[in-house]
Amino acid sequence: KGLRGKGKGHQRAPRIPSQFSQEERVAMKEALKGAVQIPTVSFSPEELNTTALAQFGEYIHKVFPTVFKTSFIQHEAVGEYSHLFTVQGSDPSLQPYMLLAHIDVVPAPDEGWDVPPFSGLESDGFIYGRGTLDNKNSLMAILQALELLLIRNYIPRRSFFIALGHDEEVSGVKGAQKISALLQARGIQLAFIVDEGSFILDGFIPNLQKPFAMVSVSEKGAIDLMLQVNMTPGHSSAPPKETSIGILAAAVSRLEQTPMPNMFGGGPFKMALQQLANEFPFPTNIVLSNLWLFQPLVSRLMERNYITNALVRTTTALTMFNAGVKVNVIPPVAQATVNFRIHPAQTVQEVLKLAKDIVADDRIQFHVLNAFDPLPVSPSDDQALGYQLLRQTIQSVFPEVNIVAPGTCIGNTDSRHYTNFTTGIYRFNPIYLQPQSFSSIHGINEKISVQAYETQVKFIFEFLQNADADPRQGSSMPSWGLMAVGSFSLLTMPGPSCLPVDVSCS
Ligand SMILES: CCCCCCCC/C=C\CCCCCCCC(=O)N[C@@H](CCCCN)C(=O)O
Ligand SMILES: [Zn+2]
Ligand SMILES: [Zn+2]
Repeated sequence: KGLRGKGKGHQRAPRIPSQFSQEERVAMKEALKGAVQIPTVSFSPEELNTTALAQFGEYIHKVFPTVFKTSFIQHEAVGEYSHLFTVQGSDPSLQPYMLLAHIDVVPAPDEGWDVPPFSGLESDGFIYGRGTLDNKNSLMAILQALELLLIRNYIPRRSFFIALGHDEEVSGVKGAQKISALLQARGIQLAFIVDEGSFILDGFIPNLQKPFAMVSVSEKGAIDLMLQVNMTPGHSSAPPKETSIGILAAAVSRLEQTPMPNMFGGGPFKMALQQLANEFPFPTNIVLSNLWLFQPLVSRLMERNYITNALVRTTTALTMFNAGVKVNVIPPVAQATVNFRIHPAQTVQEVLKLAKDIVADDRIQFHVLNAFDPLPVSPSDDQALGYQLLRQTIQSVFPEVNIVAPGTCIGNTDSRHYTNFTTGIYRFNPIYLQPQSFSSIHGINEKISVQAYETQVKFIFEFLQNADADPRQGSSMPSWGLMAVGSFSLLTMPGPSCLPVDVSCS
């Protein structure tokens, strides 16, 4: 391992077929089960299961030994429990890219689950457990695909990074943000980033019979807004006309009952619907092909379903309410937290102003706990390398999927910590998702079929090789060679003395 074949950087390596032996297929599903069994739960930014996170680090060493011992792969633990892999490609003229996934999961109490959420049990062809869709599937599939390629003597041409955060579910401050700072210090620039965040969507839009792949090219912003009312406490036998609880409850109810404006047309979703138009039966196909005329109608229709509603506006979710100290005490203080998810066409400041105008009560104090604007829209045109590589790989691995369309991620991902490195950030999981499985993410009975997981490994196995395709050597891909002007050797970057040349750092 590790012979870099000096001077052979521009030779085209034969394509490695994505065929796995029975033994490999069993090993890959068992590896995922083992990952699910480690309860890497993030409860809050301060409360992570560090024992499980440490165990997870040891686990990936054990199940992916080739990744860790390959000379041209550098492994670094960052922020103690996150992991950064630097895979040095043989062609320094190609700009590197980065794959993201996260180790942590949201809590999963046993109640409501058919099997214990950290059992990783297989039943009826599905592996059950917290993290099987969000996001241990991606993490394990990335490392698994790389492991299988390395075993087949794969030497990548284009360098890439794999960044595995350990606190994505609670902020990414200790994981992704630290990896980002490290890459920044090394002067890294990336061709594109691929993270979790969207799927091959099946059954989300009424009348659309066929699934389509949505690659999210943007991500909603967010505000955690705490509203507070202070009142003089007193005896409940002689209450004032209004209490802090009553004032606050009325305020948050106004927020809930007054949706933010419908912004359909101001984000990537409109483009997706236009691309999908011909997949709908008459007359929807005509309506969607003529949004210049029917936009008001379509935007109203989208509001009817809570998932498509989230794509057309900033959403308002009342998530916490705290007040009262005793049954017979007028409460001195009441607090409520509202979680806004900001549409790509709005900003934090605009949403805050709207919220204050809706509440319209000077007795309410507003405290912004956390806020960030929506992420910029990444390119999805013919020249967008990351998008086109995803599209090409989707078409080869899922030939039955006719449409690949750009969309908006309604949740937040670690990718927002990496906006300095590239304009091309894409969120996509190569998995079919139905509304029911969408509800299982952060919900109950999260599961992935063994076949879907194998396909995810296959997808990344193909994707890694597609990223190496050389457009200057007769590929049908667009002129991405233009992006490769200059040299992108990671070997010359400042950093630990053990950067990947001949020995592994791990
Ligand atoms: C056009 C058809 C309808 C589209 C339907 C969209 C279907 C939704 C598909 C995927 C959404 C899944 C989102 C997965 C990523 C979310 C990850 C996550 O939970 N992130 C947390 C981060 C919290 C950070 C601390 N504040 C979150 O967003 O809450
Ligand atoms: Zn996730
Ligand atoms: Zn999540």
